[in-house]
Amino acid sequence: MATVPLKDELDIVIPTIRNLDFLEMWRPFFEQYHLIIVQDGDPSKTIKVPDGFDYELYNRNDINKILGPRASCISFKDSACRCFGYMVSKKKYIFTIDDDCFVAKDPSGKDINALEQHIKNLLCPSTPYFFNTLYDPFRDGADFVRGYPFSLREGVSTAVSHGLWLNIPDYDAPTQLVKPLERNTRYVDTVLTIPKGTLFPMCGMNLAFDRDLIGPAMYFGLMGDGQPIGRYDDMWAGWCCKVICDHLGLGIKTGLPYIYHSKASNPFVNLKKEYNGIFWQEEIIPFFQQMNLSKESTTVQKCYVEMAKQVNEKLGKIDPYFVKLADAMVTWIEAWDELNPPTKDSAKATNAASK
Ligand SMILES: O=c1ccn([C@@H]2O[C@H](COP(=O)(O)OP(=O)(O)O[C@H]3O[C@@H](CO)[C@H](O)[C@H]3O)[C@@H](O)[C@H]2O)c(=O)[nH]1
Ligand SMILES: [Mn+2]
Repeated sequence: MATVPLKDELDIVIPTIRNLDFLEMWRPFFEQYHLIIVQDGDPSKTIKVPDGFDYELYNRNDINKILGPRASCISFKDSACRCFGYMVSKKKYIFTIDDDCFVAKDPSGKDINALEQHIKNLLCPSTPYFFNTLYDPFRDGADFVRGYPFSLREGVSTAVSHGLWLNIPDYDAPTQLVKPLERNTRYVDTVLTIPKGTLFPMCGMNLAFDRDLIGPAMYFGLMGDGQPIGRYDDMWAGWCCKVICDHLGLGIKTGLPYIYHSKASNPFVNLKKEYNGIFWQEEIIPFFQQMNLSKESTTVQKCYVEMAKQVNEKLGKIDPYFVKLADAMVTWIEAWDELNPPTKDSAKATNAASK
């Protein structure tokens, strides 16, 4: 029986408003793993899950029941709701995928096991402090090149593995509008560590991470129903995570694996959701680029709460939305800690880190 990597240490989180027939194509790769399905929208709708999958499903009623008043921090009618799945999981690793993402083929025509590649990425160190020009030095057939400091070759733990997409690329609405027929057919065979001090636009449709290392920072914000912004859920989480990973000495990788993204959402609907984000991000990005976290912030939770305070103080001036978002970030941490009380080991690790 082939070993299934991290079978009992990884959950697959899927946000959905549709039936999950897409799982049929992923069955050979996903069937051995536990799924956490976060049903968005109308909780009275029944979501059909193909037979043979081991899953738990949460709709809005479940979220309200489990979190009580703190459910206000979980978005409604936006894929941001998926972060509830990260919070209720009890596993060390998470892989999250959209329900319009299918198995892609590599240039040789072989089906890509995206989950296996994410696991490889997460179990291999990252190299954020010095760029290796031959790309991923831990890859078979590659290594650190001449001039790469030996003191840096051990690398750091990898917290996030960010995969890419063939066919429909993750473009913003304006780009989608001017290039409606553009399809990504380019398969770039590499995995890169995103250098320390550099932000990136994290897309949530093909993403894996280590919950123990960065889980509490994977909050996808206040988006969708009742909010002035949408489709910036994954971006926000990615900016928060990258600043915290840089502060705590963790790595984030992007590149392989590819999935096949099949559905282009409506660019006009997307433009309405994204409008404020496109405008505000010109101030949000410098805010994250200039952010300093104190040395007392030795855990993700402490970093995140310190970050929320700065969001309130510095971004609150842009729009009252950021005051609400800062409060929701703290609520998220409170809910996370309530559902994930520190174990003896993690408490020991935190004490060691704070010395
Ligand atoms: O209100 C909603 C809408 C969608 N979902 C689920 O979320 C994912 C993504 O939905 P969709 O594929 O329609 O969205 P895209 O425009 O392709 O991608 C955006 O979603 C984020 C990436 O995940 C990011 O903001 C954009 O890339 C599907 O599983 C839907 O079922 C939802 O839960 N609620
Ligand atoms: Mn999609």
